[in-house]
Amino acid sequence: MINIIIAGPRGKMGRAAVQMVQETEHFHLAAVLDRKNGGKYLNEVDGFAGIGSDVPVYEDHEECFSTVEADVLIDLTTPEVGRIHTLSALAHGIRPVVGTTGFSDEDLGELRTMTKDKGIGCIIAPNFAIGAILMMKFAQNAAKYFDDVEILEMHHDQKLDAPSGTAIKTAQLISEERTVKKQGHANEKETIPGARGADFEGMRIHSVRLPGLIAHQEVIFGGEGQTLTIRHDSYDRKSFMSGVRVSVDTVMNLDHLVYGLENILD
Ligand SMILES: NC(=O)c1ccc[n+]([C@@H]2O[C@H](COP(=O)([O-])OP(=O)(O)OC[C@H]3O[C@@H](n4cnc5c(N)ncnc54)[C@H](O)[C@@H]3O)[C@@H](O)[C@H]2O)c1
Ligand SMILES: O=C(O)C1=N[C@H](C(=O)O)CCC1
Repeated sequence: MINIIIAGPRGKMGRAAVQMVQETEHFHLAAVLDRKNGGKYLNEVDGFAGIGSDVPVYEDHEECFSTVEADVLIDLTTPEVGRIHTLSALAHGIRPVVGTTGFSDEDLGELRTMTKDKGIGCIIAPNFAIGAILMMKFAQNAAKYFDDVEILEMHHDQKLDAPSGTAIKTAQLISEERTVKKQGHANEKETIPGARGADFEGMRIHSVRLPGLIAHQEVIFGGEGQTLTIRHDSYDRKSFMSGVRVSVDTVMNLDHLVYGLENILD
């Protein structure tokens, strides 16, 4: 049995994760970490009637991590909060599985160092959907044959970070195969700032935010007389849950930080 704390249980991902943990035979939801409702049980929180009558709600992460006997923290919050939760969980010997996006390179470096010092596992996954992992891997492979590429990521309009964690991870994987190149016309000029999107080593990342969307990305390669588009769509947050489940199982046997599910899937 793996004892789990979920941070951000009332969020869109947190609710799906609570359901996944409750439905997984060898997972036990030991507690949740919320911004409010401390001192209650989960079944007393709006939207959770009938589930989690034995699951305490904490507001303070230090109190939660020092009181609850937990193996794994699943964090689905915000970049600032997720970073603090992850550091604190590691300090308490609890293995983090982090879906929260928006961490800087410095944040990742700090977490990598902390994980190494503690000698326990930590997984940070910008995207838990298997289709998204394949999209990134296919894009990395295609980058061997195309020098020019732009990334178009499209998300719901409640998203805090841009570009998405997935788009950044995709660009990082592509950059392992692609030499740095400034794309477009040498003299191109933005008449409205931002028109050409974010610049990652010369490849452009465009972020769309619209109600109705969940999580979508196109990686568009261009060559002489042709384009290649690799696209993934998440239409339901259930798409992420098998990746969260695999991550919880895997993190139990790790002693270092893994950034990206492509590193743990065969
Ligand atoms: N890795 C993936 O596959 C994946 C998939 C979807 C979303 N995400 C990321 O997961 C995160 C959450 O996404 P969401 O759509 O569920 O957002 P959301 O806004 O619906 O939920 C975030 C939750 O965090 C809670 N929260 C904020 N501060 C807190 C604190 N101090 N303590 C406890 N809880 C706190 C909020 O109350 C909210 O319920 C985002 O960073 C998003 O980018 C990752
Ligand atoms: O809903 C979100 O927010 C998502 N964020 C991830 C990202 O930033 O890449 C991916 C899945 C959905």
